[in-house]
Amino acid sequence: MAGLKYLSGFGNEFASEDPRCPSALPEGQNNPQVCPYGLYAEQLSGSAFTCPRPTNKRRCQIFQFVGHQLKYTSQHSTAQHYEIKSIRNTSIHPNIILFYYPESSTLNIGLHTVCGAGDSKSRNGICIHLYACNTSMTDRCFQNSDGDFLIVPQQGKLLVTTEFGKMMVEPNEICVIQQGMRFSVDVFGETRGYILEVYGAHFELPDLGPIGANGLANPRDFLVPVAWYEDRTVSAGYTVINKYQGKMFSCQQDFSPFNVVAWHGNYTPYKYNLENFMVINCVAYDHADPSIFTVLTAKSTRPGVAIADFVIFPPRWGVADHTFRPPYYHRNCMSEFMGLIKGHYEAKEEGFQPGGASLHSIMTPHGPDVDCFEKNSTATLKPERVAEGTMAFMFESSFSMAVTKWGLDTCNRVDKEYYKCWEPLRSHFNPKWKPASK
Ligand SMILES: O=C(O)Cc1cc(O)ccc1O
Repeated sequence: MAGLKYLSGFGNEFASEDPRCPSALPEGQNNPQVCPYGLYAEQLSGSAFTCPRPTNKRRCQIFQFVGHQLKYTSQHSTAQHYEIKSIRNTSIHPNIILFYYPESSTLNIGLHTVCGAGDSKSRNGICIHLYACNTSMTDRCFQNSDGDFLIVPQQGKLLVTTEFGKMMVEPNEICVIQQGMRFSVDVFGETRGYILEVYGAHFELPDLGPIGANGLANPRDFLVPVAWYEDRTVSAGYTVINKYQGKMFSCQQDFSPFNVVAWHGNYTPYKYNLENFMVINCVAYDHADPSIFTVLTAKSTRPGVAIADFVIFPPRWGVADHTFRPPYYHRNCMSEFMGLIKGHYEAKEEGFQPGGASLHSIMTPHGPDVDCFEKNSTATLKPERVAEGTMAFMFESSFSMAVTKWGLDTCNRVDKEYYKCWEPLRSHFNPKWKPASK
């Protein structure tokens, strides 16, 4: 079309403003507390935060309003019903969902798969499960042949007996039981939590790059059980449950499998107390990407792209000057599954309860609710404690996840109105805005 202007170049760092709004790009900053012309800032992440620079395509755009077109309905009746091989009855849905745990009182051991992608057969993928139980596993153990379990207790402690020894894991701690390790769990009342399962990779500490040798989750804070055995005959039968290609199998033996007297090697279960996380964050201006809070990562074969990251939002100081400090508005090339162990998540003080979860699917816009936006756009910026008494976390995955029938319907805990928390966001666009004279 004649008269249209262009920026030329391939893959450059470009910047552009509509000539009707000069200086619409905030000077030297991505997340100002208030954007020029009353605009909203949204980050569109086109690559994983942690990709090496040559493949890291991040773009920060300024919008007149946040495009939360959230109530997607399927447009094609012929749309294929996607099925993850290891999870039956899944459906595709780009909507954000927010849901709460099932009541656990009547469940013995309840492991419910919520979402996932990929499959255990080709050794590439993830699954996210919720558990709710009130009864210990007596004369029964579990072995996951498919992948590693990262377990995040939210209520009630778990006494995890493994072939390597015992671990007590309380809320605000996590444990990892790696592929093939037999374990049994004792609980002490109502107990629930989240599980991230990864196929084909084990969890690692993230690379520290310029952070240096220390920081984030320090290796010495990971605790591995010590050898412990029981010499116990179980004539009534001890059941070993084996999850293999997403299905449960069981076999009987007449002795406890926890008969390992000594072991050595570097393939073990372990636990970690989230309180030990050495938090690094912005001390000048802007909002650092949440990858700065990565505790563990299961790497894919693409550099910097995780099958899944385990990220936490721990108590810390917020000190950034002239900055909109809460999480920015975001469309991400990764899936974001969030959970809350305790407290209140800063971007959503209401509605997101401990034990709840949200799934922000790939490229579905999300961000602070209207209260959070208004409050933090006008707040006097002093150093302040953020997330005191709170521990939210995120399973961030490069996989585009499908939600199970249980997650979408059966659990009956989905908040179908969740998208409405952004409805009151109003345009504050003021075309007459002028930069403050210096
Ligand atoms: O709150 C969220 O959904 C997660 C999140 C946190 C953050 O600090 C920046 C972006 C983002 O999506």
